[in-house]
Amino acid sequence: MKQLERALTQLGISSDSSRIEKFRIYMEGILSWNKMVNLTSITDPEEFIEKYYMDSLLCVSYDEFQNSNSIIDVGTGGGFPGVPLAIAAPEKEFLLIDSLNKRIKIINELCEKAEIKNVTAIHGRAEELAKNKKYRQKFDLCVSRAVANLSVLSEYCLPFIKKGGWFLAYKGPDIREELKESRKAIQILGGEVKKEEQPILDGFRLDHKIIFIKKTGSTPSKYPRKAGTPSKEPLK
Ligand SMILES: C[S@@+](CC[C@H](N)C(=O)[O-])C[C@H]1O[C@@H](n2cnc3c(N)ncnc32)[C@H](O)[C@@H]1O
Repeated sequence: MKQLERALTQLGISSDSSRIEKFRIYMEGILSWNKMVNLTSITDPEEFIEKYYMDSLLCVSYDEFQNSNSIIDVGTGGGFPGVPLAIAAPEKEFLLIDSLNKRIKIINELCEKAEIKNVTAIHGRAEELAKNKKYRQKFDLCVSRAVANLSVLSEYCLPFIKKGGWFLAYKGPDIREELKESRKAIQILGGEVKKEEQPILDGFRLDHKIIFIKKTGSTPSKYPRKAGTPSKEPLK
């Protein structure tokens, strides 16, 4: 956990013992569940901290994150990037969604065990939850990592975000082609790509870029299309 403490310091997050304990309990829980349910191919704690915790935390020092109170993580899997972000920012509220209920149950169980009180995890497909008034255009910020290509992902994520809010997409290092192919979709859905950042943390090999997309307009009510359609027929 020393490695985690050093990285938190670099990110300007205090590494008090109760915060470190939450990170530890959650990681041990995921690694233990992983023996029964496939959540990650990583079994080494050091590698886990780098690939799951540090990578998830890459956006914490940006104003777009700092200035947001309500945050949704779409396709959270085992809780990434949502859970590490929630441990880092206990004053913000996080909703984590995933289409696999087993993963949601594990997140809720582990958040209770680690006393992570600002996370609610719910089961559902983004295409369906984004039609629900309770969630549609209600969030200051949406984050998503390793879920779909940017065009499909924008249809999943942009409908959840309030006008003036942000979508931070965690993407691999070479995003040029994907960005080009998704420009039209992002525009149709009420978004605008503002910048790409590749945050660096000393001592870690992190290769994710973050694409910052601002929600500048409203998402037309016909989006997202019905479950399965965005991935079968991505907007072009
Ligand atoms: C490769 S995993 C990535 C999980 C996590 N974000 C991470 O970075 O470790 C993709 C996750 O997205 C979820 N997912 C895929 N399509 C979805 C959809 N339309 N709505 C909600 N969740 C979805 C899957 O169930 C899976 O858990």
